[in-house]
Amino acid sequence: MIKKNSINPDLVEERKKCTFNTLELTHLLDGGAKKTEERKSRETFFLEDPQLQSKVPLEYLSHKEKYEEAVRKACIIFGKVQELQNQGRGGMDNFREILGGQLGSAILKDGNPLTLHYVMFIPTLMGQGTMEQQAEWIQKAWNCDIIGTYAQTELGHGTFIRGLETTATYDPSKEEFVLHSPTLTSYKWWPGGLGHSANYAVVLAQLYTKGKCYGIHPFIVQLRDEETHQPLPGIKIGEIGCKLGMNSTNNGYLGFDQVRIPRTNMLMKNSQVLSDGSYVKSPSSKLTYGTMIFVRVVIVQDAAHYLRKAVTIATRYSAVRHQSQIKPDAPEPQIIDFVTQQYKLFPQIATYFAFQYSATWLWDVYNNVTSELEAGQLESLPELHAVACCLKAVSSADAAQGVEICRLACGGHGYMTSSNLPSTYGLVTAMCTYEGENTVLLLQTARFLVKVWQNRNNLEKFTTVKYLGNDLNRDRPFQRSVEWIIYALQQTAARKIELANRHINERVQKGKAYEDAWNESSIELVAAAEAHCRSFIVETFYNTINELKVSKELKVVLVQLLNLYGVYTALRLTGDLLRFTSITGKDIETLQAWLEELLALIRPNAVGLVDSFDIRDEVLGSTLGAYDGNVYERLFEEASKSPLNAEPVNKSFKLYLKPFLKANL
Ligand SMILES: CCCCCCCCCCCCCCCCCCCCCC(=O)SCCNC(=O)CCNC(=O)[C@H](O)C(C)(C)COP(=O)(O)OP(=O)(O)OC[C@H]1O[C@@H](n2cnc3c(N)ncnc32)[C@H](O)[C@@H]1OP(=O)(O)O
Ligand SMILES: Cc1cc2nc3c(=O)[nH]c(=O)nc-3n(C[C@H](O)[C@H](O)[C@H](O)COP(=O)(O)OP(=O)(O)OC[C@H]3O[C@@H](n4cnc5c(N)ncnc54)[C@H](O)[C@@H]3O)c2cc1C
Repeated sequence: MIKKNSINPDLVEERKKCTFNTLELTHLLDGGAKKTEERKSRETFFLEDPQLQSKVPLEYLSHKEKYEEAVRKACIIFGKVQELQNQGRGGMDNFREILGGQLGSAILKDGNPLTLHYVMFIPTLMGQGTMEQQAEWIQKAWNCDIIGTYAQTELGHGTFIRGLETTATYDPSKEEFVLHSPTLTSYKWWPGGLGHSANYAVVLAQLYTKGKCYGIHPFIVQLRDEETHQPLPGIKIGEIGCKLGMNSTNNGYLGFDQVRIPRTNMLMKNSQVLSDGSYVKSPSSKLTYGTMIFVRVVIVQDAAHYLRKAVTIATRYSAVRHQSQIKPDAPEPQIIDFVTQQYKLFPQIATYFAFQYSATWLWDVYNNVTSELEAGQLESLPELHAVACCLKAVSSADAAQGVEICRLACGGHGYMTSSNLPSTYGLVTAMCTYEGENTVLLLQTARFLVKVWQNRNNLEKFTTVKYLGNDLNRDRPFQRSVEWIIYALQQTAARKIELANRHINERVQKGKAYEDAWNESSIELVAAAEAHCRSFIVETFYNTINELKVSKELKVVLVQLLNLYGVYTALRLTGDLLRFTSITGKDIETLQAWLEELLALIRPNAVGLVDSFDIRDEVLGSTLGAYDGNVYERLFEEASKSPLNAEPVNKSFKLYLKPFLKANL
């Protein structure tokens, strides 16, 4: 039914309007023409493999069938990743794409049961294992002789990991640890792939040796027989059931009944238990939390990718869809011509760029700090932790909100699963909770900020908080510029940190314990961390654009996006700006007018911008967002796949409707 090679005429016109070379932007975002070529060849390699096609849309499968189909595909894709490695076409990009919101979410629309093996199990072996342990386990894991997961969260505790209840008690007579789940709430609950996919796990448990508890430590535990996959004795394991989204990820539960593992299965790079049971302390107890930092770092990139997918769908759809009238008797406009629609879409495009640049910055810093940690230098860890926490929180929250805005921007059709916006939302909103619930993470950033604030004469060693050394009373008169917005956001963040700190101190002076004073001030603390993060994101966007060497035409558009992101952020914080800077109501009108000008400037390039993301139709997986814009044909074609349409009369008519109709006669 879909007219092959016919492009919707509105999209043809939109593409003619574009003022810059979309290919130049594609290359820039991929990291160069060669990287674009590699990506495209990777996409062809995976997406054109007939084994990876699904006969029936995922939504029509049962829970069990969804899982089975996901395992089938996961095995094929990781087999193909290994093939790429063997051909010398390996590397991080393969994993990024296949596990994240691009290629991966095209093949496995509702999550991958083997993700945790790559994203947390192997990284934990690498980050927490000794050289000998790495030699023993990594190859096995890498070759998929074993499949692992990361089992930390329990029924009773996810956030407060010091409160985990699973115990690992050392028995020197046998040189073994005994793993045990003493309560119902100590059952592991949530780990991806744990239900029926993994046969091993890194288990986080309270370490007891010589009668003393030393806090949580990581242990490699075999869960299932390597041959039969039957759960091993003492292992109680299963899947936790249906969720808002991610229904193919096989999240599981796990309980231990006095399960024994060798002493050498404790990951001992940082702390150790010697054979006689003596405990050797880690240089920092927080090194056990290293894998979580890694995942928070990669989530920022992933949030950006999901957002750009959603905004590609909504922008193309908005160019194709006609509705209502702006002037009487005029033809129905493309809905993208409604300024309120532009206000929904274009800030999301700009937000994608903002997150992309922060994600790149964070990834580089993460790698540098990891090398320093390897060399025993721990100095930069607190700042990395603080910035990773707030970027993970803000990017996931804004991406989830942005995807929902895109869904609403598509009206009724956005509510169809075939738009792919509902399931994209399901995947992104999960990010707000996993790997550290967002409020909790913002409070971690706030903890760092308050400490820095209290010692702000000593800021040389930091990168992200230098602005806290500025005079709080400095005033920079309003200007319509991103430089002013950065100043205003930093001023806001600094004043919020100062206020939260002051209110904690006042509460302490009134006799409260510091921790209670902290809790009572925590609304302000979260707001301070968020403001700090937003100023960082705008500044990083600004610094990146200033350094880019691109054509004049492209630069103009990127600067418009930077300005839009800046002014959009500022206007969302109008109350704060009025409170903490000398901005006036008149200046806010100026910002509002600037926002509206920017929307108009970006309008002709909107479709060109999302085209530059160069997301294949299979990756968008959407009736509304395909390159050719044949929206209505696709909606019909997808409706025809509903199993209910396979027969003209459903049996429920005879069974229920007919007797019911008769009964009502
Ligand atoms: C193979 C090749 C590679 C391939 C790679 C491919 C990559 C490409 C992939 C691309 C696609 C991506 C796909 C993603 C899919 C992901 C699916 C993921 C599924 C989700 C998994 C999960 O969901 S898994 C569970 C996560 N579960 C949490 O996330 C718990 C949060 N809860 C806490 O994290 C702690 O509970 C909490 C609150 C800090 C308090 O911890 P606590 O009570 O011990 O600490 P306190 O608050 O007392 O703080 C005491 C002091 O520790 C400091 N500190 C705290 N943490 C620190 C830290 N991490 N590092 C340093 N320092 C730290 C703090 O700043 C204080 O410092 P100070 O004293 O100096 O102020
Ligand atoms: C899709 C998904 C996949 C997951 N995968 C894994 C996995 O593979 N492995 C794994 O180990 N775990 C996994 N998890 C678990 C996840 O890491 C936890 O759910 C998460 O860390 C939040 O913990 P919680 O559920 O205990 O929430 P809670 O901490 O109970 O949060 C509930 C509320 O309490 C608030 N709260 C809690 N503590 C504080 C505090 N100190 N200050 C202020 N407010 C607070 C929170 O802000 C939140 O509003 C997964 C979760 C999901 C949703």
